[in-house]
Amino acid sequence: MRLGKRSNAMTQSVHTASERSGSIRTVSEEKLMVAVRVRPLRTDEGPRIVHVVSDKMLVLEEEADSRRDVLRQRRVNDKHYVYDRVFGEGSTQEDVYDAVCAPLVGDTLRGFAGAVFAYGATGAGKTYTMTGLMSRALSHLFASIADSEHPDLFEVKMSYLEIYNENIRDLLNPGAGPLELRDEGGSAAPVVAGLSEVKANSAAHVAELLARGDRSRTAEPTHANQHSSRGHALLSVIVSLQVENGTQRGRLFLIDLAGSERAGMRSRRLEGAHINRSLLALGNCIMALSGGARYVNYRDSKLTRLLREVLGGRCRTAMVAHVAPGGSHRDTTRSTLHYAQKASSITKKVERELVETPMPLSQYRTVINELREEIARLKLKMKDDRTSITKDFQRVEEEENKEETAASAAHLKSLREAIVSTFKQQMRLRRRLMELDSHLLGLALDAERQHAAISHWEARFNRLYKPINMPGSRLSTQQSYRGGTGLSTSSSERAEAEVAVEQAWAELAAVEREQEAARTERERVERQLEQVRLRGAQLEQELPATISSGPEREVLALVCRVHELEADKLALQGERAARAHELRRRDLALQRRDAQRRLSDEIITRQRRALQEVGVGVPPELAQLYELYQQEIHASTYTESNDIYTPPYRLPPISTSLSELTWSESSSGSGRGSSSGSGGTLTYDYRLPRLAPTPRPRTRYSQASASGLKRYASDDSLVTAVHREDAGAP
Ligand SMILES: Nc1ncnc2c1ncn2[C@@H]1O[C@H](COP(=O)(O)OP(=O)(O)OP(=O)(O)O)[C@@H](O)[C@H]1O
Repeated sequence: MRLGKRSNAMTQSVHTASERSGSIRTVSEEKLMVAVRVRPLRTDEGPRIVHVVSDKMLVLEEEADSRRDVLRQRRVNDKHYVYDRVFGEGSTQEDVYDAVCAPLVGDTLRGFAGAVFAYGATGAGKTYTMTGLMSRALSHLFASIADSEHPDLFEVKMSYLEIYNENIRDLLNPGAGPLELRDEGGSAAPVVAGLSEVKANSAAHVAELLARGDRSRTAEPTHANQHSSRGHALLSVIVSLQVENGTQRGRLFLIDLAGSERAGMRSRRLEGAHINRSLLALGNCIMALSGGARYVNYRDSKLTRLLREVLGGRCRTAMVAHVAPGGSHRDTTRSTLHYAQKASSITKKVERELVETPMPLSQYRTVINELREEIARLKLKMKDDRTSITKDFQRVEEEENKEETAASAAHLKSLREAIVSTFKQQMRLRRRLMELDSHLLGLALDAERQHAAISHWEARFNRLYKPINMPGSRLSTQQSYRGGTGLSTSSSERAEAEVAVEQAWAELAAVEREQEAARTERERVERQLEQVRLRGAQLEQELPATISSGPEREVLALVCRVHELEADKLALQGERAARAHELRRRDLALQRRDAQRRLSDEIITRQRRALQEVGVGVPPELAQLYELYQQEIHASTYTESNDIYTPPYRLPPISTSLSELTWSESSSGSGRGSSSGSGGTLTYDYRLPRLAPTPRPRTRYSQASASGLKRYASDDSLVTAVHREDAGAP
């Protein structure tokens, strides 16, 4: 693999540089690259109607319009399409990678953002292409980093998500609930709150992460594809490089869209509607952008909100449209080719980004205070100097001519250089210290996230886990579990939980090792900074004796000004960092609250069940509290996901199952319960509803294990409801 050159179609233009609040950007204007890939013809899809003419042109055979002009030849109606690249059915994964993706990987290493997205009808070959691109892109990335001069200065992180039924799922942590898409305001890209960002160490590690993510994708058979991806998958890779004045950050997005399908062809209407709606929103954005519209509506779907940066933002983007060559797909093929043609007129501004290193707020305050103290001291020295000049005016007058000797000028020059150099060293070391603190803060959040993931699975399976130390602090999940009389769960779910918990423990161990290394490094830098500070203080001591004339005082004033500007800049960066940190902290707090809430629900539901089993009543106040709690939870759950919790999925009020059971001995067992009727002894349906079903995407439980699908609803009642709906579907 090589770092290919960009296609000619992606024209380079004049570069301008602008500096904005802590980040430096280089801007260039480019066209969106559009490629079309034609997959091999299958026997069941009619005659070939797509013909690849060259590596830039294809022809779509159209049917002759017999009603209007019987004499016209079919060929007259055939349509020629020209793109940046056309890949015929003989093209290899390597061909597509080299032409479309390799240049973007090179860009990512240089601090640009790049994206490839696969578009096309179901079964046209999007996943086939994207799987090839994803693994090659990451191997290429690691190979290039290894070949670079300072591989240790790079860091690669990745996240992988799926949008399914307008819910965002973390494919690297599928156990976590649906994630929120939060707008950051202004032109900033929206953020997926709580999405895990995993540090990738090698191509092998990435392959493992990708395989894990792919296993969690929602896929089902459709008329055109036995293994059809039913959600849009977005892989995001962030490559950070430590440079002298901050961190250069490049990003690569690889997006496998779900395939569009004609309405009415499938039983899963809701799912189909969501896919079509988001693809329609995407099509509208493409149309608006290609027409040069000033306003583009990205808000119609989560997909377009997330792709805003990819489509209209500062990102080099390539689209690979996929078509099947058979006659039975003529309409969808025509529509895909049409969209692809529209997309090829989109022009984008591409930016390279250098983000100055974020630091924790307390550190900003400390550094700013130190700088201000230094400024005050230096200014005092200037005053002292003036006083001393006044006092010793006579002596200065006498020695005036002698003072300007070459020796003293040289000494002053070297002193000034030494002061500036120690100041620079101090700033560099302070920054490094703050970077390390920021890193430690991030690691602490990572560790909390892993703990939360472990707790989630433990709560899900109601097991007690006991970590057992293994060599290299890896923990075996099999051994870490004991006992447990959890919910009845399928063996595939159990296996999934075991893998997820084992991975979480492994990640945790890795985070702890990294924390240890960062602390050691921090101590070393702190010692170094102390030495440089001492040296700076010694140099300052020398100043009053040396400075005696206007020009030298000006030098000192200049040093003060540099210090002042540095302090102001840090104050601004501090505010930004504080905001970012606060948002991260809130995300985590929300996740934890959510986990706590689910645990409470679980506990209450089980307590209710236990009370029913032994026929023990509860006081009316407690029954009322149950009811209140359920109402409260319903209200919030409904608001969070109102298109899933439509009335049929609401649970019956608690009074029909619990308070009636307890306080009316002659209850006939209406609602969910049933009464054995004699002597006030009541037996009730064992499967009481949970108090607070967690909003999850619906999947078909019955097909889950057979087709290797995930059933990620942890909520039995919800899955039951989904069964019912599916059974009734045409
Ligand atoms: N270029 C190709 N060469 C060989 N086989 C291909 C190619 N493209 C696709 N296929 C095969 O065609 C089938 C459908 O492809 P794929 O699953 O990638 O479609 P898709 O567009 O992702 O569909 P969906 O939107 O339903 O997920 C698969 O069996 C895949 O292996």
